[in-house]
Amino acid sequence: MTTTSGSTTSGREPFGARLHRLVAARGRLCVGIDPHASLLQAWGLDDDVAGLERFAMTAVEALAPEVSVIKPQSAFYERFGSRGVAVLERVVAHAREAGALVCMDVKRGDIGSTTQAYADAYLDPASPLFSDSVTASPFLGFGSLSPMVETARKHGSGLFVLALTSNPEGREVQRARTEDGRTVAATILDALRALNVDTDPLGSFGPVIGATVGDPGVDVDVNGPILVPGYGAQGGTVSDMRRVFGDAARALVPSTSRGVLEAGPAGLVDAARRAIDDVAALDA
Ligand SMILES: O=C(O)c1cc(=O)[nH]c(=O)n1[C@@H]1O[C@H](COP(=O)(O)O)[C@@H](O)[C@H]1O
Repeated sequence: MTTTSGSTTSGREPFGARLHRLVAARGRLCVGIDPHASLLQAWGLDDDVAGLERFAMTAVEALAPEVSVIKPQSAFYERFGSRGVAVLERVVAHAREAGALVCMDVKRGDIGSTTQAYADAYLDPASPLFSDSVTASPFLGFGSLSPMVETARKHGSGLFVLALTSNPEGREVQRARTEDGRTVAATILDALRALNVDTDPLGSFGPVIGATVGDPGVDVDVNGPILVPGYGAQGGTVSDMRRVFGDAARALVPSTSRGVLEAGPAGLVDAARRAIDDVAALDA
């Protein structure tokens, strides 16, 4: 159990508390390490495992000492099979050694018994892919994520649950009304708020809400961190985030992948520092 005093059954400090402290020291930026084939090409690398490894390790070595959260998107590694996943393991380990928190972007969710296996894969310290947090999909029902919630509570990890995603196609599902009249997104936010109740300074269970979603139409403050993709390459700006999130801006973790990676290997650190300064305006 996570308690207000900040302990978990494993003794590890809860994710929300660790994130809160790191954001105070490093700023609130998350950078995604997403080795797109087009980026490998732009960096002068081959679209093979050697290129992937060079790209991912260069990025994590440059960025993990700078930013609060590193978010590798698993699919870009999985497309190279087991050797790609081995690179992902090294990215995760290196990022954590350099003091960043890792959000493994896998958007997983399944029936409860399988969700437990996903929790074991990403949220249990015994796993080679152990990450500080993971992205989860609640569209098999929020309750189907319970094994992830319980495993995260046990090991001091966090969850970012899809609520209002940055892609336009998300609306048809996420803004649909449930039987009790709430939108699907509102039910997800309410469930997250309940998980973070009485947690101080910040809970470990947060939504994913894109910078590009416009008026969210619901209270987005769940007393937990809000992962905000869509900043940067998808067009989302700090002004958009102010409009979408209002007073909840203090909880944001804006995330960009291509917006930093497109700077190329020599420009990564400067690009990340510019983005850190840019999103610091959310605290003003
Ligand atoms: O969960 C995510 O990270 C995510 C949710 C969402 O709503 N939209 C979204 O773009 N993402 C991820 O965030 C990253 C965005 O990358 P860029 O558009 O290059 O900044 C990708 O890894 C996406 O898979």
